Amino acid sequence: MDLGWLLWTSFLILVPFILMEISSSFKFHFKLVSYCVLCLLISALAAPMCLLRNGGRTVDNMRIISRVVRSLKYFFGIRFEVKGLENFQIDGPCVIISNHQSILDMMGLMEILPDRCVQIAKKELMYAGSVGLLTYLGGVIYINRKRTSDAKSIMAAVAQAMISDNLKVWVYPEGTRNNTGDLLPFKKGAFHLALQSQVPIIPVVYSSFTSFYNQKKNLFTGGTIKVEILPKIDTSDFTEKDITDLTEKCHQTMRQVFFRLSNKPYKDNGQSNCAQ
Ligand SMILES: CCCCCC/C=C\CCCCCCCCCC(=O)SCCNC(=O)CCNC(=O)[C@H](O)C(C)(C)COP(=O)(O)OP(=O)(O)OC[C@H]1O[C@@H](n2cnc3c(N)ncnc32)[C@H](O)[C@@H]1OP(=O)(O)O
Ligand SMILES: CCCCCCCC/C=C\CCCCCCCC(=O)OC[C@@H](O)COP(=O)(O)O
Repeated sequence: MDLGWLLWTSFLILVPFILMEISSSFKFHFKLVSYCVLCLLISALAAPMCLLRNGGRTVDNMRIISRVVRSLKYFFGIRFEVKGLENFQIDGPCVIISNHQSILDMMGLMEILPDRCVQIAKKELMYAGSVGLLTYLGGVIYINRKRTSDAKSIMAAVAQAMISDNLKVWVYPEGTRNNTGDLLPFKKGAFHLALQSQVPIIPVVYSSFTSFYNQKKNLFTGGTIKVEILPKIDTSDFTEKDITDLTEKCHQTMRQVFFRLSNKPYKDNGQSNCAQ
């Protein structure tokens, strides 16, 4: 058989697949860009509302921010099934830890955000245009992940502010976005924070997004996210020397819930769950 003819035939057979791939990649990126544009737009809308209502940077702005951000889910066909909201009903400050899969997490965060709660974020977020401005107005605490000593001293100041200003602090202990269908090992900042300020930890788990959002497969459709707010973990029995045990305990508890909510069989990963 003529080689040229064979190559042409193979090419023609592949054309529909190539077009499908380009179109699914286009659709995925179009939706992702739309999400970012909407974030920028609603942030530009919410920032003046915060300034008019509360005058400047304060955690009180989080009420306005969460109300506005909650509208985003309707644009993307995302539904939330929330369990355990009563576990947020505690007097006083606490550290809230949750898994972090993607930038879509902002919707899940705002869906259940309790009163007087600020988040720890990478400092680069400050420069994300109107989104950055809104995070600033909401009282988000920025850390420089490239300088451990700076991050630690900011966390020490946060430990004091939590008590003096009666704040809840939301930390993503994986320290980065992770959409692998499992949890990454936890960094220890959140646990030092809870011990230094002698407050309980409340774990929050979101089910895996992989069935409706997957960057590698260009998948971004609507879907349901299950959220569970777990009972508080009392830290009064732990001291700084038990930090690894506390981190492991929280990771194990959350990983079990993560697999259950994501309808996946739980397997022990047989490794340390603290980031080294
Ligand atoms: C959708 C619309 C949007 C619209 C806009 C919305 C607007 C507003 C809404 C606001 C919402 C904003 C939410 C933003 C979310 C953003 C999420 C993120 O940015 S995630 C990334 C940043 N977060 C984190 O990194 C938190 C988790 N990381 C940690 O806890 C880390 O430990 C650290 C950052 C504190 C330090 O990290 P690193 O430099 O990598 O160092 P480590 O390896 O973790 O630790 C080294 C050793 O130091 C010990 N350690 C850590 N912390 C402390 C401490 N506070 N005190 C004392 N010692 C500490 C640690 O134990 C290690 O020692 P070892 O001996 O090895 O145990
Ligand atoms: C004038 C400057 C214009 C800048 C334009 C910036 C465009 C960005 C616009 C919208 C983005 C919406 C992002 C919503 C907030 C997402 C917070 C977030 O999820 O941060 C990721 C961080 O947790 C971990 O980062 P890495 O996974 O380690 O990386």
